[in-house]
Amino acid sequence: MKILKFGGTSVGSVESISKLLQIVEREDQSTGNPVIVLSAMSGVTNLLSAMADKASQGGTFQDELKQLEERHFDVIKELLAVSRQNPVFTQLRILFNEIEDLLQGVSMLRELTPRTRDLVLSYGERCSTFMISKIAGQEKDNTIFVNAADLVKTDSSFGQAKVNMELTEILIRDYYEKNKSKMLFVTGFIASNDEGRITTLGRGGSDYTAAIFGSALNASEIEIWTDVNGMMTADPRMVKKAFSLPELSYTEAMELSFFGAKVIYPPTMIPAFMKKIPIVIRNTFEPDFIGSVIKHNCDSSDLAIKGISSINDISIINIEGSGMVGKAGFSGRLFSLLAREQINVILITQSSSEHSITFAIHPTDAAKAQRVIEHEFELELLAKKLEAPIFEKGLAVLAIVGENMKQTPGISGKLFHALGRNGINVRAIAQGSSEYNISVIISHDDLNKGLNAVHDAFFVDLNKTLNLFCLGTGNIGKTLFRQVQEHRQFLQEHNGIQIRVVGIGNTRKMYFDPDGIDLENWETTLDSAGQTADLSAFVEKMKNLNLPNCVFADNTASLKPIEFYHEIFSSNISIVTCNKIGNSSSYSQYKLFKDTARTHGVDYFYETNVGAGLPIVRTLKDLMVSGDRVLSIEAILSGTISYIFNNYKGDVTFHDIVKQAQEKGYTEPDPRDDLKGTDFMRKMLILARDAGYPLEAEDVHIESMLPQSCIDAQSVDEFYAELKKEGAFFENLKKQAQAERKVLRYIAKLEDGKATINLQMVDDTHPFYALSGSDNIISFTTDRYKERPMVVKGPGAGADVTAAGVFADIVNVGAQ
Ligand SMILES: NC(=O)C1=CN([C@@H]2O[C@H](COP(=O)(O)OP(=O)(O)OC[C@H]3O[C@@H](n4cnc5c(N)ncnc54)[C@H](O)[C@@H]3O)[C@@H](O)[C@H]2O)C=CC1
Ligand SMILES: N[C@@H](CC=O)C(=O)O
Repeated sequence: MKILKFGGTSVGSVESISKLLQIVEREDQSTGNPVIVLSAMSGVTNLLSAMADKASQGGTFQDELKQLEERHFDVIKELLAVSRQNPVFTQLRILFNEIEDLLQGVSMLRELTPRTRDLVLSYGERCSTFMISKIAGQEKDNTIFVNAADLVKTDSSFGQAKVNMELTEILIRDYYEKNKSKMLFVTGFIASNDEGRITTLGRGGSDYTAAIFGSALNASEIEIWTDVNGMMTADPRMVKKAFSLPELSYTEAMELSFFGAKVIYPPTMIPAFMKKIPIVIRNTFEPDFIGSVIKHNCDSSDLAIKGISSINDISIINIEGSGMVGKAGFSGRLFSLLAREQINVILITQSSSEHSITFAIHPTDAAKAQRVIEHEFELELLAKKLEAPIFEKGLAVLAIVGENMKQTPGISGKLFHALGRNGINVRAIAQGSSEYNISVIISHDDLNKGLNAVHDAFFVDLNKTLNLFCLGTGNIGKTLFRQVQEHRQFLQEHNGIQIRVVGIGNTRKMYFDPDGIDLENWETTLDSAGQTADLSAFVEKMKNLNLPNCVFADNTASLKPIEFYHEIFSSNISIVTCNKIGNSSSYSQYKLFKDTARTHGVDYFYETNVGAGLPIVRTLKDLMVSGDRVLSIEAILSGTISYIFNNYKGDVTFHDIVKQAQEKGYTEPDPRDDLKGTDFMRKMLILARDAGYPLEAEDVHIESMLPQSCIDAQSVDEFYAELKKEGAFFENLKKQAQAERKVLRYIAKLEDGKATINLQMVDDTHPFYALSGSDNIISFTTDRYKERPMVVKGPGAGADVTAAGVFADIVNVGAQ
């Protein structure tokens, strides 16, 4: 036999009661005659409590009472045959009249004792259960309404009465024996003391009633029907990827419930736990979903943790001082004091030096706690044996829970890595030696981010979400969006990474959506819904959203975003950039970026700064970290110039070939940056710095191949006009090379800490002779690659290869 308990939402409306009746019927057909325990209709207990409070202050409550009556009557009118309605209306009216009389009394006396409050609240369950038993009774003739107050016996601690299990179990068993053929509809939450006065079982009381009946009747299972799909890995309102756990142990369920998961109230599990009766959490609104089984042994799960729970508003108190060291009984005194004052302590942590104790309490208790502690330890405070207690508010507890954590190394490392990488400061830590739970105290503002980051870190079968903010929607930016969109599914399936573009900006507009911008329509969205661009507001928004696993991608060619890099790293956001300006300005700035990223545990990836998508920066990094030493670098690193010289043949003019390079997306926004050698210089500077040479821009000797008139042009259009005029200059260069059976190459060399870039004519014996398209080539001579240098060669410019390089850098952030 099973106990089926339905919570407030499951009895809260015509629709949910209809579902409840179907569930009961299905159970009756399959395993036979369940015992049904019901809560009050959703919101009714709170409303009754508020009405009682109002009455005790002389306020009116009649409107609310009327509402309450109508809510019940509406259900009856909908679900009960007309011929059966009158007796039920009559009985309910009697109950509502009793409530009214009671509240009148409270109002007259201006007094609301805990005993009276319990009596008032009891009507919620009595009305709902009576009504539903009658509705169910029209289909079957064996339903019976049971007022649990007649069977569940407690002490007189009104509001949270303590059950006399022995007597209660005898009474329940006796009653059940006498009514075995009946289907029992039992009021949850309410009980009575030995004088027969109504008491209540406190928060989660109806679950408790179900467990008490389950235990007394040795039920095969206790089903808790609610409005969620069982116990979830985290609060689904905060963690969208939270999922239901198929099974968990009593301990895990208790730990998860204690820290926030309101699905079941921990003490209610004790009777079930004692008799090893499984508790199944199921969803009335999705009755076919299997839900979560809470049971004794659940060894089958290989999840390292079962869930992450949280309490989102707590205060902590830190007490420290030499007076505590080696002083037996100090904590006893402190915590007995708090217990006496009814201050609930959520979590305690003490340093092994015994010099300090930190504990967490509800913020509403903070002022009282301060007062009583200062009073109790007045002498120690005066003698400076204790420092004045320090109170902090605006904090939250985040706890990971799971029995598999036990003796599994690396769990706390993973937790702290996920928090640290996202810049979440841990204020205090607590772990019991049982190893079922590791709790950390963090800022309340970081809770959402922390929950999502930790959830991503532990539930690796789910895709890790990277929240991407993209600046620049030109050639590279828009190609990146297309690639991300095209490869979204592949990335999820093969790399377990979900890239969510949450912010897009350019020089005109910016737009944010923390749920992810639809990349099919990003352009329309940005144009129609975007705000006017403002870079500092962009960065501020990025920080304020406080999302986990954030990446900022700079796909501009502008100096302005660089000014924010330091602030972005300091906000624990990784940066991926194809913009070379940041790394090629002063050496001190280059170093600052690297150091800041390292200090904050975030990534700074800029593979596309050199050779677009070619693996040059990463290759050099691997050489350096493995202890190699770069002796020299020889390279062609301008895709634009490479393309020009590889295609400047026949009748085509130099002007036209530059235009072609621009149309193909090889040039910088201003092609002079390529032709003057500035872009190439930036790349060499970055490589030299990565190779350990702290060069500045002026240390790179560049031989420009542009006539001065082109350099001096006021705009890109004017530059092209000048380039046309200078056609003969380039034609001569070409002819001279052809005459010598050579090709033109713009080559850089880094040697002995000096870098030069110049135009050369090379014959077919030179390794850089045979290039095509926008090829880049780089040859590293190092301690290990001395006889034959290491060479990387391939297309070194273009939107596709560059965006792919940016894409790979972003995915690499996700791989951490
Ligand atoms: N084209 C290529 O083959 C390669 C390009 N790169 C780099 O990629 C970057 C982007 O190049 P393209 O996409 O071709 O440039 P683009 O001119 O087509 O696009 C630049 C984008 O940045 C935006 N932008 C510029 N300044 C901004 C600011 N202050 N705030 C917000 N947005 C701003 C513009 O509105 C535009 O959307 C450049 O730094 C370039 O050096 C790197 C490797 C290869
Ligand atoms: N304009 C650049 C593009 C890559 O950085 C080039 O031509 O190499």
